Amino acid sequence: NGHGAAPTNGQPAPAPASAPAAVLKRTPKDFIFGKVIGEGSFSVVYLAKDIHTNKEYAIKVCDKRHIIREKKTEYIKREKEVLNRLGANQSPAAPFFVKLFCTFQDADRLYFVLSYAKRGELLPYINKVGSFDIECTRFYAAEILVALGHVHSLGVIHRDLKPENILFDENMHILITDFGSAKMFNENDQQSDEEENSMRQRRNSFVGTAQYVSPELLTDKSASHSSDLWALGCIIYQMVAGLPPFWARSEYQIFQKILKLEYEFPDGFSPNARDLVEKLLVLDPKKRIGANDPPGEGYPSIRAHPFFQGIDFEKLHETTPPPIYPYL
Ligand SMILES: C[C@@H](Nc1nc2c(c3cc(-c4cn[nH]c4)ccc13)C(=O)N=C/C2=C\CC1CC1)C(C)(C)C
Repeated sequence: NGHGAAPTNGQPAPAPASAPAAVLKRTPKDFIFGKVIGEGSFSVVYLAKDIHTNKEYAIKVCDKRHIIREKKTEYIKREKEVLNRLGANQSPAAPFFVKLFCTFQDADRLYFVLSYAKRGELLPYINKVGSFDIECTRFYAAEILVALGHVHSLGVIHRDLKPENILFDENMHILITDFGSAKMFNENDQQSDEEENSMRQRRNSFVGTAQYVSPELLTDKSASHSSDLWALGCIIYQMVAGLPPFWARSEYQIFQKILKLEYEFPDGFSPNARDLVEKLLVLDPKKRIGANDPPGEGYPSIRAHPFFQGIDFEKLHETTPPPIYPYL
């Protein structure tokens, strides 16, 4: 009736045509939950299907009591804030991240509805083919570099980049994920001390794989964007050689090798790739290639390296990725 008078049938008045359709908060009942696709430190990530659209999503489910008991509320809020920042502006790098579509909760749990990386992790592809040819290595190193440039321009460091959290979408473009260990700069709210300490303990008793951790993170100096450049160096090495540069039977021995920069290149390692890896795997974070590039420009000095000759960094997402040899 448009004049605000309450309609007689007790139903709420229909919104006037001009009002945007109200976005209804979802509930778990809107999804069919499938297999577990991953376990974070305080969460389980499920494959799920939206019953209205039949679209597949990854849904990260966190138990509220567990988070509160472990004093991880700030940690969960930070990851959500990072995911929101990444999904916000439509920069050419924005597609290279898992998107956060919506969140909702019920009495016991928090739910994060995220992109589903249909083709899974980078790691199994490297293991299956043994090592990538130089064209594949160049293409995926370039996508990771563009993604890192975007993350760092938002004042965020990933801090735990590794082939397990570099995923592929259905077109084999990368989707970087797991910003649980990320650090945000211009964080005005200082997280509580026990929170910071528990993060520090967690970080120090490094969980997960140690192979990609930067030397400065081990000597517990403050990590910087350059720590992600160190991880990029390790990942490029691994795509070419098939194994990470620093490997030993125990985490402690891996840490020792990292701190002594004890690694070598197998025969046949492409010279251009070797030169770039040597310029990234530098103990002093300030001396790594790209470390002093002005923020927000996507690391021009790394883009200019001969290894990336022929790559058009602005068009990567429109480019068809080179085939990774099918699993024979
Ligand atoms: C590293 C991460 N692993 C994963 N996180 C996500 C996946 C994902 C998918 C596969 C996969 C797909 N097909 N086959 C395997 C394997 C691992 C995945 C996904 O599709 N969408 C969002 C994700 C994460 C969202 C982010 C807020 C946590 C951990 C272990 C932390 C869950």
